[in-house]
Amino acid sequence: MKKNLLGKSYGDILNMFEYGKLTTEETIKKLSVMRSGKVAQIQQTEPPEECLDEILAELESLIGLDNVKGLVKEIQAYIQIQKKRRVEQLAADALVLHMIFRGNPGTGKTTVARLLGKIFQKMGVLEKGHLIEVERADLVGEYIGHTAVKVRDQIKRSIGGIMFIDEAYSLARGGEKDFGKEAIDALVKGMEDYKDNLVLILAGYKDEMDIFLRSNPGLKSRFPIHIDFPDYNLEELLLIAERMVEKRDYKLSLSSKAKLAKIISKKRIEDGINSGNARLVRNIIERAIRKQAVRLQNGGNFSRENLLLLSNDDITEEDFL
Ligand SMILES: Nc1ncnc2c1ncn2[C@@H]1O[C@H](COP(=O)(O)OP(=O)(O)OP(=O)(O)O)[C@@H](O)[C@H]1O
Repeated sequence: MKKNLLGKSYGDILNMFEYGKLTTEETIKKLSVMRSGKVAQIQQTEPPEECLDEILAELESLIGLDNVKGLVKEIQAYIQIQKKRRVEQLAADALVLHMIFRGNPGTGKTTVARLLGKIFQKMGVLEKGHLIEVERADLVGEYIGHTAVKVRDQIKRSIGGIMFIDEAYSLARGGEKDFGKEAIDALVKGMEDYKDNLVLILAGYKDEMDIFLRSNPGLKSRFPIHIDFPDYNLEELLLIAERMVEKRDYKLSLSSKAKLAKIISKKRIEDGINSGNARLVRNIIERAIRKQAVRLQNGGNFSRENLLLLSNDDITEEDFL
């Protein structure tokens, strides 16, 4: 596939036109630049561009998260119908897609935000679809005037994509005298100024997010989409582990699966909501892959089966308990 220097394909440009992101003149200009030969072939080092179906398949392959999958279908249908309404010259509203994500660590919030960015770009809702992850320190300054500059910089980086604020309630941490309040006001202004090409996602623990939004009622009404990310149960975490190893071309032996289940169960009892959910699983699997590498190097048997298998010994308990 050919794409221009900004990484857009013909399809992307047409989508942006249909969704009202580009005027007729801008669209014709962009298309003619691409056709005139000022087109960059994808460089060898660049990963091939994913198509919308591939990204949607990646979303579908995530365990659980039926609410997110349903929401994406809804937005996709809405956009398509708005396009058809435009053709018939019927009123077509722009979408407001700012979101609140509530859930414990490791429940997939960042993963979903990254996929949504790519999906919205492919649907022509966002120009670039990248994800900028920010936290309090990136937004709140230390002296008068500093906060406005910081927020403006982060908004600038995020335009065309998604700004994802983890632990968003920490912005309200210092109370009235803190610059956090100024950061919230500047963010609200940015949301308005760039509402057609920027999605803001506020994420964090459910209870803290609820308190934060209750104390900022003006803020809540600007986020029409609320998604809860529940903790995964043991069965789901084991499925996630299987997907993770398959994706990396490894497999778990029966006894290593049993050991993994035991570690996860223990950790959940001990650490509760902070046990790490899918992140705990990823840490254990990544550690197991490194342990397997050392085991194979010491043993010297590099058969295909050995390269594939993560054994009971590779799944280590001590690092995670
Ligand atoms: N439903 C799922 N299916 C498969 N893998 C998942 C799923 N949810 C999360 N993961 C994997 O678990 C890891 C942690 O997920 P992620 O970073 O998205 O969680 P998070 O909610 O953003 O956590 P935090 O709040 O700590 O940043 C990632 O490697 C992700 O790919």
